[in-house]
Amino acid sequence: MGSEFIIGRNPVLEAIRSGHPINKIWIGEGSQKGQVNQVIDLAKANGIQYQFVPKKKIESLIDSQNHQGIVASVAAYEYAQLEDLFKKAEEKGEDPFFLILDEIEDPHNLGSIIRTADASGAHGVIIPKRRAVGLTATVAKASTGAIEYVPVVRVTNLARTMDELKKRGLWFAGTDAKGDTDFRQASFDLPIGLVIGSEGKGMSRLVKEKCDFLLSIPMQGKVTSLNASVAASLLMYEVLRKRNTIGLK
Ligand SMILES: C[S@@+](CC[C@H](N)C(=O)[O-])C[C@H]1O[C@@H](n2cnc3c(N)ncnc32)[C@H](O)[C@@H]1O
Repeated sequence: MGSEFIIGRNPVLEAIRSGHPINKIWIGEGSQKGQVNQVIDLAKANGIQYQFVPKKKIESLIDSQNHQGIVASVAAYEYAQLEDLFKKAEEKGEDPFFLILDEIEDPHNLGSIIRTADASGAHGVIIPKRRAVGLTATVAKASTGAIEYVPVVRVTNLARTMDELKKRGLWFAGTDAKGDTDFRQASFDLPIGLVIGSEGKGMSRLVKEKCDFLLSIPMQGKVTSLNASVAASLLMYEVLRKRNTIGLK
C-alpha cells in the first residue's frame, strides 16, 4: 500500500481520530501548543510514533511552508465501493444523496466539496478514474479531515455508473448555469445524484444526457458561472434545506 503526507493540525487530528493508519508524525520544534498538544496526546494514547524536528526538516519532507508545524505520513487513502454509499444512507434512514463529480481537476475544489459533503450530510462522492484528481495529500488538507468520513468511489465510466444507479432508484440532477430549473424550485425528497461539472468544460455531453433534470443557480452579475465547489456547496445545502426541518441537526 502506498503512503501520503497529510499536512496541518486539523487533517492530522482527524486522521488519528478516525483510526486512519499513520506511520509517523513530525512536529516542528516550538510548535507545541493548543491543537498540537492535542495531537501529541492522541498520538501517545494510540501508540503512534512522533518526533520533534526543526521546521526545515518538515519543509524538506513536503516541499511547502504551509504546514502549521505538523506533518504525518499515512497510508494512502482508500476508495470506497458504491455499496458503502448505499449503506451509509440506509444507516441514517435517508434517501440516498450522492455527488457525482464529472472530471474535477483542482485538488482544492475536490477537498472543499468533500468538506461540504460531510457538513451537509451527503452519503458519498463518485469520481471518474481518468482526467480527474484523486485522493491526494492536497485534497486531504483542503477537506480539513472530512476525507476520513466521506466515502469516495472511483469508477471507470461515469455515464455507465449513472445507468447502474438509475436501476437502483436514483434520479440525477445535473447542474449548469444555463439549466432550465432554478435550484430553489427543485424537490429532493427522492434518491438523488447531484452532478457537478468540471472547472473548464462543465458536464460532458454523455453525462448531461443521463440527467433527469438540469438545475441552475441564478447568476445576476456579469460572470457566467460559479466556481465548481461553491456551486456544489450551494446545491448540497439546498438538498439539506429541503430535506431537514429547521432545528433538527
Ligand atoms: C466553473 S463551472 C463550469 C463552467 C463551464 N465553462 C460551463 O460552461 O459549464 C463548474 C461547474 O460548477 C457548477 N456550476 C457553476 N455555476 C453554476 C450555476 N450558476 N448554476 C448551476 N451550476 C453551476 C456546474 O456543475 C458546472 O459544471
